[in-house]
Amino acid sequence: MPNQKILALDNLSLQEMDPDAELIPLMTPEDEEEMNNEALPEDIAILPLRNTVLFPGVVIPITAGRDKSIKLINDANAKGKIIGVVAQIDENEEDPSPSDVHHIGTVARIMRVLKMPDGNTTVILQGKKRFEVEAFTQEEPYLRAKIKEVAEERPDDKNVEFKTIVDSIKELAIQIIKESPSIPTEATFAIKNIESNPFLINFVSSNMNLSVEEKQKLLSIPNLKDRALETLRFMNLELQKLEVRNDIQSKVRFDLDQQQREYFLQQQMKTIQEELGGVSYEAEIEEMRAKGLKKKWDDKTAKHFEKELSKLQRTNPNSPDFGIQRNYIELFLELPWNEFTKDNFDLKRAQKILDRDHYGLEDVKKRIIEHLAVLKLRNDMKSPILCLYGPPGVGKTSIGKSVAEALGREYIRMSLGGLRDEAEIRGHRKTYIGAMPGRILQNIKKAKTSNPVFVLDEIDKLSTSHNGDPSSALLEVLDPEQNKEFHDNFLELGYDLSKVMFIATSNSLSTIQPALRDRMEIIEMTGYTIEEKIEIAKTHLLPKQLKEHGLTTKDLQIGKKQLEKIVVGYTRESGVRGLEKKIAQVVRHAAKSIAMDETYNVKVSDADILEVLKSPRMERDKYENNDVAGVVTGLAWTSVGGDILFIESLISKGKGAMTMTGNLGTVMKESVTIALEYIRANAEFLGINPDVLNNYNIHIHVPEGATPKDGPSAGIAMLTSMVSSFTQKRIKKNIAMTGEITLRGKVLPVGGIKEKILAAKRANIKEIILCKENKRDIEEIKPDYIEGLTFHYVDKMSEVLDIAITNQKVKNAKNLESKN
Ligand SMILES: Nc1ncnc2c1ncn2[C@@H]1O[C@H](COP(=O)(O)OP(=O)(O)OP(=O)(O)O)[C@@H](O)[C@H]1O
Repeated sequence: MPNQKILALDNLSLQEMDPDAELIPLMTPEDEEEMNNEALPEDIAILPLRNTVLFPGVVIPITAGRDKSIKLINDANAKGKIIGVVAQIDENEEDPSPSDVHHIGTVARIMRVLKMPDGNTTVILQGKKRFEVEAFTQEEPYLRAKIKEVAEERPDDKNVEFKTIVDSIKELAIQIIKESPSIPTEATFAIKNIESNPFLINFVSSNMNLSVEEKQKLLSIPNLKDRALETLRFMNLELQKLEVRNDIQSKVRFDLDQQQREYFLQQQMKTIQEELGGVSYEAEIEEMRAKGLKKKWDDKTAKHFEKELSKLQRTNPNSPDFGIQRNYIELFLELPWNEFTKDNFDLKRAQKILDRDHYGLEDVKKRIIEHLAVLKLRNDMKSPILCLYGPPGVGKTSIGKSVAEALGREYIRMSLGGLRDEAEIRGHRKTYIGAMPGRILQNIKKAKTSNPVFVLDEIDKLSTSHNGDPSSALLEVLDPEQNKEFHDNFLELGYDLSKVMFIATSNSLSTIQPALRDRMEIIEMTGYTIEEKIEIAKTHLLPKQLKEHGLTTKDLQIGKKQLEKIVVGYTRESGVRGLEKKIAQVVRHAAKSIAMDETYNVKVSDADILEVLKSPRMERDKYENNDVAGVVTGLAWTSVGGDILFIESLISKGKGAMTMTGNLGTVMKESVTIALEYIRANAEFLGINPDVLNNYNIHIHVPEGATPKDGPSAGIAMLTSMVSSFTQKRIKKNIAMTGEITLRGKVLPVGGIKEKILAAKRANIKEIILCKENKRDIEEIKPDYIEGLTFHYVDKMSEVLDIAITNQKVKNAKNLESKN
């Protein structure tokens, strides 16, 4: 490459200088011709060069340090200034002998000799012609040799191939200068200004970044065209090396730049933020980062958090995005991640807690203890989700709470009643304004642990809307296969719900989405008998209410008799929620009296109850009597538990028409039709005068008219009612019935038996007619509940009538014998 030393020459302190000598860095064709015409001396002093090769026409500075070299230069400088220059084979050789130097070299003219301040001598040499040593004639005080000129085979200047090679050399040289950071761009001008082709080749060869060996090889090639080609080859290599080097460097530089750029921008933004709002969020963000480090995240979550935190750092605090992003980060920090409470699997203790909080419910407690036992053994929570199913107020929700206490877990309850939007469960995407996580994650956040007992209340009350189906989102929550990676739209990252113990509660099974129902193990909780309610009131509800009102048993006592009065006279429910409210009313009354220093009875009397709770409400569901034809007690099941209902029928003169009233549903109406058709078909066998069927209209009514009713279970009661009307015979006293009918005269089983039986007992019913297949249900009921009840299990409709219809006519029976 063009040697910088040439360009830096002006800076050298010139101590000794040949005033005639001119600095000719570039050689014109005329100079060249003149140089070619110069004759070479036959015998010449030889200067060995350690690490360079001198080419004809080229000017180079060399430093002479060795005594021999200095002497040679001084002698030559004084005489004809012409010397021979050869390259050393081994540059480390201090005193090279003839065999230590190359035998092809260049005759040179000493242009200047400069004494440098460090004691060395710098000599500016210009190459003239190439020579070959014929024989060394002297070794001391320096080398001398007999030489002969190496003839140069030159192609014609018009030779196209040679011209092309020379052009390429020029082009490449310019390119190399551009790519190389160490060559000043001015060198381009030097190259462009070279007119002589041989000089160009020599100039480039001399300045290229080649080893001495390679340069010597170039110098030794006799044919100029061959030398040009070889030079071009070296140049190509050099250019490629440079390009690769630059490429690598630019990549490295880019990375650095990027980092620096970000740092710079952040600093700038910090300053702008401080100037605008006066608040720097840096400290807050760093605090968040420190909190994040304490979280038990897996790698994926930790990386995600860091990414999102950096995003927050880059967001302008005055933009709405900042708030959203900060909420998002805070959610990550507030949510429990792999933070578990240790389970207490002492099942005896669990049983004690369940017994302490809930009276009765033996089967349910047993089932729950079994469930906990399985959890204890498997320890992976992959047992089915429990669904407690039963009427309101029977303790479904509160049992969940006791389970949490027994296990030593946090307890959370989420009501699903009326939930219609999938986003309530899964949350909204972060991009929505006011977006929040779904309620599942919000509750987990509240629980602060990853394994709470999570009660999903009223799972049967979920509904669908155009905003998606929340049940399908719940499916994912409850499915042990999927809930390891529960997807919340706001969180955007799977959250592990698999360690959460879910307990669902439901009032009805029919409205639970079937796929959801499949994933749960249903535990039925029936209503309570009057005795049980009294016991619950005494042992749980009253003490609880006293405590809540800041009273003790010294302040207020309610005896069993009074409790029964409250249960029977003021509540009509399967559970005890209404009862609890009534007791609360009585307790409140006492609390008020104490607070106002009024006198009151510590032992609540019947009169007190009447005063506080006013008159008992009308007892609708009490069996009345059998004085009237066509009034049958049926048993119904509603979502608030079992109930009795009266089926009434009445005949009046007409043409055999039938009317139905009482807000009956389709299935119920069909039951009436089936019953009537059955009666028509079997009139004689049933002892009914066929004329009566044609000459009387029949009207069926089921009070209360405002309450919609449906279902097939009133079938046998309808039949019995109509037969009683058509025969004017009394129905057996204190009997109730439930069962579906068919046209063939068969009785089919129905559901809700336990609830219905309890309702019947409350209503003072003594005998109950049921389908044979319902016997199983009766056997499952605790004997205490059914004490004093007689069950008649039937197969056929005729059996029902045999049991239920007496031979006695009712009071004021219509005379149906005579034909009208
Ligand atoms: N067997 C029982 N022993 C003691 N207390 C009971 C019992 N059953 C219910 N309770 C009490 O009755 C009240 C109502 O119970 P809870 O709220 O659990 O009813 P629920 O069955 O979940 O009703 P819903 O279906 O309306 O949610 C609670 O205070 C509960 O403690």
